[in-house]
Amino acid sequence: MLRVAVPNKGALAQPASLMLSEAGYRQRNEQRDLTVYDSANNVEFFFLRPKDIAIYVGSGELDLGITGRDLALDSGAPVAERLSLGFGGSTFRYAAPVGQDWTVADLHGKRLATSYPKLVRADLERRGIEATVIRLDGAVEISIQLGVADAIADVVGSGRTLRQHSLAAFGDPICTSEAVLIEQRDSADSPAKAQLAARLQGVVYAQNYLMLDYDCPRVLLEQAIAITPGVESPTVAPLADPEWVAVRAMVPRADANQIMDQLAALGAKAVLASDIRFCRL
Ligand SMILES: Nc1ncnc2c1ncn2[C@@H]1O[C@H](COP(=O)(O)OP(=O)(O)OP(=O)(O)O)[C@@H](O)[C@H]1O
Ligand SMILES: O=P(O)(O)OC[C@H]1O[C@H](OP(=O)(O)OP(=O)(O)O)[C@H](O)[C@@H]1O
Ligand SMILES: [Mg+2]
Repeated sequence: MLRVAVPNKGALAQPASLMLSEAGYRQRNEQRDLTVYDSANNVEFFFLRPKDIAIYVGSGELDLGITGRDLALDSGAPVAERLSLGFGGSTFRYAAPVGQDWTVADLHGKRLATSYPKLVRADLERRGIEATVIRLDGAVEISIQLGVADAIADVVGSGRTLRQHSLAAFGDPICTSEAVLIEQRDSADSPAKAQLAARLQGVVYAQNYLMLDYDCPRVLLEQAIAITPGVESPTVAPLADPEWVAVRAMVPRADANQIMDQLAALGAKAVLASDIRFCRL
């Protein structure tokens, strides 16, 4: 049986469960359930604090886990990323009160509050900066106002929390994070692990790609294929009119409108984009 850790609360919990449901796995009905056994797929899911997931996976007790890259790094646990999942995107940054215009070097000798002390200490060490790291559990943005720190290092999503507390980020991001599927570092692969990873990869592709269908004059086919090369190669099917063909290819969702403009300008007709629900590439 495969044992998989899923965040039980916070920013990653709902999208992680949704992605697993899309991939065909049973998820919990009750917020308070800590485990769910999916008998059809022989997988047991453990709903754990996002911060703890890398520790369970790193110890080898659980085979796979979904967590944030920043949390996995901060845990110091021996885990490796198997797959980027494309949600829960954030940066991890230093911040100080607006108007102080700090650089990272100014942190020397200062008090720095964070809930990610290992990640921060490693970054300071890399830069040769000595600062006092104060570990807080959350709501780190308030710590300067309350007098326990001079600056912070924290997760920035929309940036709203920093603005609300009159803080400004400075320096390059310490880490660019998103939700990732992790496994124990150097652990052996298994068909069960590979299958769950492949299913999640299918959902990620389905979210990142669209299916494009269009009619194209046969003489323009080569140019059209250059615009929509597809993943392997596009499907080209004959139409009743021998001068025309139908083309079908996957395109990155982010580029879809630009590609449709290019096809229309080339002379393609009836360019249709449709969502992909699941896929295996
Ligand atoms: N506002 C946000 N936008 C995007 N991702 C976020 C945001 N806040 C947190 N994350 C990501 O979610 C993960 C942390 O989850 P979260 O903060 O919800 O859990 P937690 O801090 O362990 O729980 P809690 O905050 O309740 O103590 C990190 O990987 C982080 O990058
Ligand atoms: O840039 P924003 O979109 O405003 O998001 C960033 C905030 O979200 C997280 O807090 P969370 O809700 O996890 O609370 P916490 O501080 O208690 O962990 C993070 O620690 C920031 O405080
Ligand atoms: Mg948090």
